[in-house]
Amino acid sequence: MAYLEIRELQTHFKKRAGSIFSPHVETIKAVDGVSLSIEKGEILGLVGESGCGKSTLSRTVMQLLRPTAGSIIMNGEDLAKLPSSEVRKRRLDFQMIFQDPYASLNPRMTIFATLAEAIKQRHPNVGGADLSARVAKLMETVGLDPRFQKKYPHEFSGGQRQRIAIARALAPEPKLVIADEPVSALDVSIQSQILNLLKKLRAELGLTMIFITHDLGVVRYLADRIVVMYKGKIVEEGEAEALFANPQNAYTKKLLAAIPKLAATA
Ligand SMILES: Nc1ncnc2c1ncn2[C@@H]1O[C@H](COP(=O)(O)OP(=O)(O)OP(=O)(O)O)[C@@H](O)[C@H]1O
Repeated sequence: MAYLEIRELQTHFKKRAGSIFSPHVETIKAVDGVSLSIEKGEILGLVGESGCGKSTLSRTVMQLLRPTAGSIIMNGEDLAKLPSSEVRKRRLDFQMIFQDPYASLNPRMTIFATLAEAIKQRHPNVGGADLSARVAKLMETVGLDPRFQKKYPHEFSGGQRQRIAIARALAPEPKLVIADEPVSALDVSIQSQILNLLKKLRAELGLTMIFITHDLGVVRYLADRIVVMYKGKIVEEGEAEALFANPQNAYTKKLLAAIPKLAATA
């Protein structure tokens, strides 16, 4: 069985619609029957236009939203069937890296405090020299000098801040990391450094990741497999190179054609 297996997942929202004279409730099928699997150490690219359901799918996998139907199976256990009290505990297994590292870091906390807090979520009793050593190790893992641990987020560049956000995501030892447009707010020259860091983490730590992006160039560089979402459903799935070379679905073709630079090289 795959490391993580999602079967026929549905996450629907109810929304009030119509006028005050004829109100009715509309169902928004943000995720509408998605099945996919991820192997340990795999980077899965999730692409699709705004509103296709990428965030809803990731929030459901992360246990932040409860699915309307379907299964999320990890280690043989269906997370969708767990009682709410258990769901809270499992959230630690899923960590996110966001687009804007500055907004996602607490400006009043030093890097040490930020990382120590995240480590303690998993290991509440760790302190003293052990905690310091763990913080230093995490900083080294993401390419930051541990001597900077008493500094605050605003004292770092955008790329360095994203490294801190990545270290914080790794600190609770997650089983899966979901990266939502993690390089789109960075300068192009910095983007490749962060993408290379994510590749390195996958190679060294066996990190398993869902990488959400609008940028097909980025996903082609990083992902092993790509899933294309459209209106809540997966319309195409395949090995990254094969999908770029020979897209099958009309929507995927349109998506690739919308990027002239890539279409020319694909
Ligand atoms: N809490 C909610 N209540 C009602 N509708 C929602 C909610 N969250 C998302 N939706 C709707 O579900 C659909 C999918 O939204 P979602 O944010 O998952 O898409 P997305 O692909 O992540 O878009 P983007 O790339 O812009 O973040 C959209 O129609 C959106 O309006």
